[in-house]
Amino acid sequence: MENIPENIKTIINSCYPYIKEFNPAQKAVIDSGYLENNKNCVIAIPTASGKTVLGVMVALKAILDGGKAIYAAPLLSIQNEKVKEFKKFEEFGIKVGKHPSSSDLSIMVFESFDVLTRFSWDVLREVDTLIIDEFHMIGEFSRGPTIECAITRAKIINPNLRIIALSATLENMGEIKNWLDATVVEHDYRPVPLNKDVLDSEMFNTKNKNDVVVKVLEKAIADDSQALSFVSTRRFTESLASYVAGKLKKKTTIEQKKGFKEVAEKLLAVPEKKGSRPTSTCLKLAESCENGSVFHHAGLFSEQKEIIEEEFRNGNILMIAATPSLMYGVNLPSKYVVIRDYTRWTQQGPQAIPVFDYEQMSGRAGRPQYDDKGYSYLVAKSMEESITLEERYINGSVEPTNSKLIENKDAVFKQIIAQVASTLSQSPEELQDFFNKTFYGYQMTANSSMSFFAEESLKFEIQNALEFLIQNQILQATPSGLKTTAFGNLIAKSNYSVETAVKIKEYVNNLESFNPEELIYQLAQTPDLPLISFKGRKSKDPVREKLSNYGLFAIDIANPEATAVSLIEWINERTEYQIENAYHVYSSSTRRSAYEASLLVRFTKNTLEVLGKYNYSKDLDYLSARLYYGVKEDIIPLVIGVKRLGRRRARALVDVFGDDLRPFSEKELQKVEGIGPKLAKSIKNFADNY
Ligand SMILES: Nc1ncnc2c1ncn2[C@@H]1O[C@H](COP(=O)(O)OP(=O)(O)OP(=O)(O)O)[C@@H](O)[C@H]1O
Repeated sequence: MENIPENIKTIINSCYPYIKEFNPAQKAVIDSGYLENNKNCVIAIPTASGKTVLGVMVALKAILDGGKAIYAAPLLSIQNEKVKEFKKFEEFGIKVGKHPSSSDLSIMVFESFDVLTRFSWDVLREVDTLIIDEFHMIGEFSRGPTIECAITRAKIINPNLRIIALSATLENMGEIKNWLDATVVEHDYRPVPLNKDVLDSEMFNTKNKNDVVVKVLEKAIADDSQALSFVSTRRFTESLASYVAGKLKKKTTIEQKKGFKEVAEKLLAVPEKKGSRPTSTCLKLAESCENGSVFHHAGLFSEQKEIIEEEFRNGNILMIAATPSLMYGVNLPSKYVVIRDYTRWTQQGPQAIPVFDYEQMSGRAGRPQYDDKGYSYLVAKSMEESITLEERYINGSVEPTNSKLIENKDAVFKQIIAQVASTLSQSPEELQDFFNKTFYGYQMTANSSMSFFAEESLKFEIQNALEFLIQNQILQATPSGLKTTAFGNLIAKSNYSVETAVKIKEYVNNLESFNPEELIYQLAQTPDLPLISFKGRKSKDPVREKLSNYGLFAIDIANPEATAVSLIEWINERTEYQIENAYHVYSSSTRRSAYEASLLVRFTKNTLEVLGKYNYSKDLDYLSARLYYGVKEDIIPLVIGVKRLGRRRARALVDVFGDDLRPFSEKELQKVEGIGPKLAKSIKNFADNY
């Protein structure tokens, strides 16, 4: 660590005691002088090579020099992991948080950083260094345009802002380098060597790829390690986990089984704590967990996912079968990765995953701190397929990373609104100027033969977008230039898509009477409500029937309909267990979806208000609270007024004592299950003052 300034070295030694020396890739970055100069820099080194600490050192440099730094990450899960990791710096007087107005080092998701560039210029101008984690996400359809435009705006507002991009190696690094006006340090050293291979099922004498996964897992176990397996759908994670569990049954010791059972019990305790019996998904999870194999997907409770990650780290789970969502950022000790499916479901059917994603999944194998070697296996059905896969994934190179800004219409709308609302662009020409500065603009205009065409097509896109935004009363053309309307401002300040906002506006504009179920169904059809998905291929009739009970008729019954019905049941105090049983959905997502729906209802209320209508404000407040707490209207005051009471106990209280709790003593209130002296006191206090 000789090339590191003393004050930074002290903090690194204390907070990362296991880092004895930097590896060759890290040394190459340090030797490039990135801690001494002030240039933008792209650090492109392999998975698991320790990019975070390189980002940390440059942040510490800025902070120890009296400045501020932002560490931007694409996902909430990564943000939470980094907050935990960076909190250790507080011992050295560095304030760590999620917003630069109150922290020296703030960890922000891309969307929050984007909001900062739109409305908090003074705060942004105080920031010296911006570190962007997983920078390669710039080529992703939904998050890419957000970070690309946020960087562009940040550079305009704070030209002195230093940008450090932490990235996987990209095919078109030259373009990134020029766009960011950065130096690039690339290195191919991976501290834990990674062995990549394709396994042909026929060689194992089987047609079932799951058997090959079992073989890899057996190898992992013999090696005193574990395995992470990637498949394409939630359903496949479940079937693989239970297939593997069946095979493991006779191969694990009584001692191991005891450990697995403890984890299974923890997983089952999650729904119980929320007042629901375990859903069949939970039971399935616990059942395979009892043999050391679990599944991990978006249909689990988030606490269950955390338990799985932690117990896997502790060696108490032998295999996780996951969807590709686990490929980014998480640090799991899986010496072995087995990619069973190289396809992913899209609206156009199954599509082969990009080489880039294959690299990210493989990169989960063999992590420093845990392993000295990593193995990644891709499973092929036949000899022929294995040759194709080897050619494409093992020997092939990653695809170029291209801006998705113009392909993503909603991103174009949002960015135009953001530019106009923040007064940075007030004419089509100024908008064109902004878009020219984005990565999209760079990619289009850097190619001189394309340059004229690029200018014209951009002009056309902006013109079309402006027409749409003016027509929908989001922007208005005034003598002093483009301005946002009150509705446009509301959109600019939210993170909702324009499609969602316009849908809500159209709905409320035509509203003749308030119908909560109908509104929920409308919201379920916007792109901003996380959907509750159907499980498997069971009958969808119960969803259709329930909707029609409320006068809501749908031709196709799909996830938006499943979501609407689940949320309607949720506000009628049904548990996840009941919802799953009735409608065959992944009901563990209900709370998350209900929370987002409650925020969307608030947005609906704000939309009505900017349109000058206040007649449904109270109804919308009630509906928002019902979604938030999962309750019928009558117990809203109780669940809001008594902290930590929760809907189950609130309902039990009303069932036993009626609506008016004033006549009852604390002792009497304690007769309801789960109500102790402390809670009884709060209830009494609330009832007497209500
Ligand atoms: N020089 C080092 N010696 C030992 N451990 C290190 C060293 N540098 C980093 N580490 C540790 O290695 C692990 C992986 O680092 P990190 O998460 O930064 O990887 P990464 O490069 O971001 O990988 P990925 O892109 O795959 O997520 C972390 O636990 C980190 O603290």
